[in-house]
Amino acid sequence: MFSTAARALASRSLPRAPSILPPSRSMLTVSRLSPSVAELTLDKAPANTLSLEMALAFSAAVSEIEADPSVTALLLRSSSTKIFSAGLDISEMSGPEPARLADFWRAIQGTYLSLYSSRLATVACIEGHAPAGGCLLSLMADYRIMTGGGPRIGLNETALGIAAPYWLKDMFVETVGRRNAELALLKGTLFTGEEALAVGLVDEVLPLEEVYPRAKEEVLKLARIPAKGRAETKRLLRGAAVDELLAGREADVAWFTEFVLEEGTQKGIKAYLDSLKKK
Ligand SMILES: CCCC/C=C\CC(=O)SCCNC(=O)CCNC(=O)[C@H](O)C(C)(C)COP(=O)(O)OP(=O)(O)OC[C@H]1O[C@@H](n2cnc3c(N)ncnc32)[C@H](O)[C@@H]1OP(=O)(O)O
Repeated sequence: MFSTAARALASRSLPRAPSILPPSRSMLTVSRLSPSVAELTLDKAPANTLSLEMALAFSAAVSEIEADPSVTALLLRSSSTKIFSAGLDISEMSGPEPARLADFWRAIQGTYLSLYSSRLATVACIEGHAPAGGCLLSLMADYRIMTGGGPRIGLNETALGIAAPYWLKDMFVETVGRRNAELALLKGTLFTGEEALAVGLVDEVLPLEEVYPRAKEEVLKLARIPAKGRAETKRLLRGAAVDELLAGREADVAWFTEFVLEEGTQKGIKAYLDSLKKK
C-alpha cells in the first residue's frame, strides 16, 4: 500500500534546490549521449568535492536537464577515473561561518532532492573512489556500475567523527539492508567494488576500461523503458522519503549545524582535514 504522502508527491513536481548563488558551470559538464540521454560529468579538480557552489551547480544542472522533455535518462560520471567524488568538501565544515554552513547543508539536501526524486532513469558510472558524499551521489542513481580492485565506496562519516544524516542513512539501509548498514555505518567501512557488489551497494563491477562503455549501454537501455510509468513507479518508491525531508528540511539543517559546530566535532574534522593535507 502506498503512503498518502507518496501519492500526493506523484501528482506534483518537487521543489528544487535553493538558488543561493548563481551556479558555476565550470565544475560540471553536460552533454548528450543520444537525443534522449544526457551525461552529467563532475569536473572539479582535484577530487570533485561538494562545496556549496558545487552542490548548487549539481542540482541546477539536474533541474535543467529535467526541464527538457525530450530527455528521459541521465548518466552520471566523473572526468577523473581515480576519483568519482571525495564527498563533501571538508573545508566547508572546518571553522565554518554559521550562515554559510546552513546554506551549505541546504545545498547538499538539494542534491538529494534533485537526483533522488528525478523523473529520469539514472545510472552512476563509478570509475574511482566514492566515499561519503561521493557514495551519496551514486546512491541516488537507479543503477550503479563500479570499477573492481582499487577504488572504494561507502559511508565513512564516523571516521571523521560525524554521522550521516537520517535521509542518507535511510537510503543506505534501503539499498544494503539493515544489518549490512549497521555494520558498515558504525565502522565507517569503505568497500572495494567487489565487496560493494556482495552487499548490494553497487549493481555491477567491471575492470576500469569496461565501466564507462557498460554504463552507456545500460543508460541507453533504460531510456527505452516507457518514461511515464517508470517515473511514476520511481516516485511511488521514493516519494515518502523525499516528502519527509521536504517537511523537515530546516530541522535537518539545525541538526547538522549544531552537530558540526560542536567543539569536539570541530576538533575531529580539523584533524581529519590536516591528515588529508599531510598525505
Ligand atoms: C553531519 C555530516 C554529514 C555527512 C555527510 C557526508 C560527509 C562527507 O562527505 S565528509 C567527506 C568524506 N570524504 C572522505 O573522507 C574522503 C577524503 N579523501 C580521500 O580519502 C582521498 O582524497 C581519496 C581516497 C578520495 C583520493 O585519494 P588521492 O587520489 O590520493 O587524492 P588526495 O588525497 O591527494 O586528494 C587530492 C586533493 O583533494 C583534497 N581532498 C580530498 N578529499 C577531500 C574532501 N572531502 N574535502 C576537501 N578536500 C579533499 C586533498 O586534501 C588533496 O588536496 P591537496 O593536498 O591540496 O592536493
